[in-house]
Amino acid sequence: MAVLVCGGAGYIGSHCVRELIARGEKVVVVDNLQTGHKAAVHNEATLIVGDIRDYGFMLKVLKEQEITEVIHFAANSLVGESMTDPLKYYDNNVYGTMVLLKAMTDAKVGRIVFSSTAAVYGEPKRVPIREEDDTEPTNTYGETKLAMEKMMKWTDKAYGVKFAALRYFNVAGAAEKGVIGEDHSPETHLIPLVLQVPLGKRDRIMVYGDDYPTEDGTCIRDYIHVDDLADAHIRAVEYLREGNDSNVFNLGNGKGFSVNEIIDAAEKAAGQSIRKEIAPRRAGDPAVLVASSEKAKKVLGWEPKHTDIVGIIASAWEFHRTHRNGFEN
Ligand SMILES: NC(=O)c1ccc[n+]([C@@H]2O[C@H](COP(=O)([O-])OP(=O)(O)OC[C@H]3O[C@@H](n4cnc5c(N)ncnc54)[C@H](O)[C@@H]3O)[C@@H](O)[C@H]2O)c1
Ligand SMILES: O=c1ccn([C@@H]2O[C@H](COP(=O)(O)OP(=O)(O)O[C@H]3O[C@H](CO)[C@H](O)[C@H](O)[C@H]3O)[C@@H](O)[C@H]2O)c(=O)[nH]1
Repeated sequence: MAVLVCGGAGYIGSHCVRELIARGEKVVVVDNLQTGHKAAVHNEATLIVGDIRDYGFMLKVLKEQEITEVIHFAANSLVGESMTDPLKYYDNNVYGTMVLLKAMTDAKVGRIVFSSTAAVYGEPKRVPIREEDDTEPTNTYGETKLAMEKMMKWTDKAYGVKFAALRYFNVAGAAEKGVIGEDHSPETHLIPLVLQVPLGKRDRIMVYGDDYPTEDGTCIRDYIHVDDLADAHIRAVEYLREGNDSNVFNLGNGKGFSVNEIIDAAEKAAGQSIRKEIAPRRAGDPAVLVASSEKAKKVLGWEPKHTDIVGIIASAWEFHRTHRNGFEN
């Protein structure tokens, strides 16, 4: 009996794998290593290199490893790329999930927890955003995640595969002592890019727009620590094991920080000043995204432990400082 983590060599998946192992679970990871790293996978987990779009391979893994639940992180997730190469996103995110669900129904694996995103909401009509709010994605990435959620809904109705869709807001930070962390190439996320300045890898951070309708004119986001996210996944697995119905949960800290505030906090975390330059807006960026995670708190008993933004960035800094070239070190 084991939990299968698809995409467990990636940033969020590898943190979830560590947490599962810390709680005594047997863990199998399937990852094609397109963006993941072998070195990020805990040595007590079984890593099987392969693609979720390979039905025969997935069926074999599910049966032979006696999988009881799947946690599904495997996807493409670059918003900009999803607009220029949308079919790549339909292929990996939508078709990949379809193959995975088909293999799960055939192998009689009836529970799945998976990565959705705040990008399913598009431009919010109100903040904090609640799960029942309109879902009108403004990019292909969010659209494919919404399609995955809908596929789960109908698969549950027809075959009884129960799911928990976790809509994360902005994921940040790294495991304690920086043992693993975020290593994307190319990197597009604000916090690791900001930290490249004190690392000496870039001379300034570009601030995408200072004319938004926010107090300082820069975009506001809700940053959630990756270990709090890992905890939420395990709670979601337990929720499904208890026989509960499929459900959708937002996961965020409920507090927004502007791009300028993130740069200020990063200066404190790294103990150095960080040069910035105002650049044009990035297409498709909503001004403010902040989550209401009341449902996850009430239903899953989840409570984020990392609420201090300087602390969250300091944990990321510890990883980057000690892994200047990511997992290549
Ligand atoms: N990072 C964020 O801020 C964020 C926010 C919201 C949602 N998400 C979602 O969370 C999930 C994980 O994000 P991440 O930042 O850890 O990304 P990541 O790229 O670091 O991890 C994804 C992992 O999946 C693997 N993978 C991709 N396609 C695969 C396939 N077809 N078969 C097997 N393995 C495959 C990759 O090699 C990688 O290890 C994604 O689904 C993403 O859309 C991320
Ligand atoms: O060099 C940079 C990089 C980012 N930003 C700004 O910083 C904010 C955060 O940007 P990120 O790229 O770090 O994160 P996003 O909010 O665009 O997107 C993230 O969160 C989304 C949900 O909120 C999706 O899930 C998506 O996958 C995930 O990357 C945005 O206002 C962006 O314009 C900059 O100013 N300069």
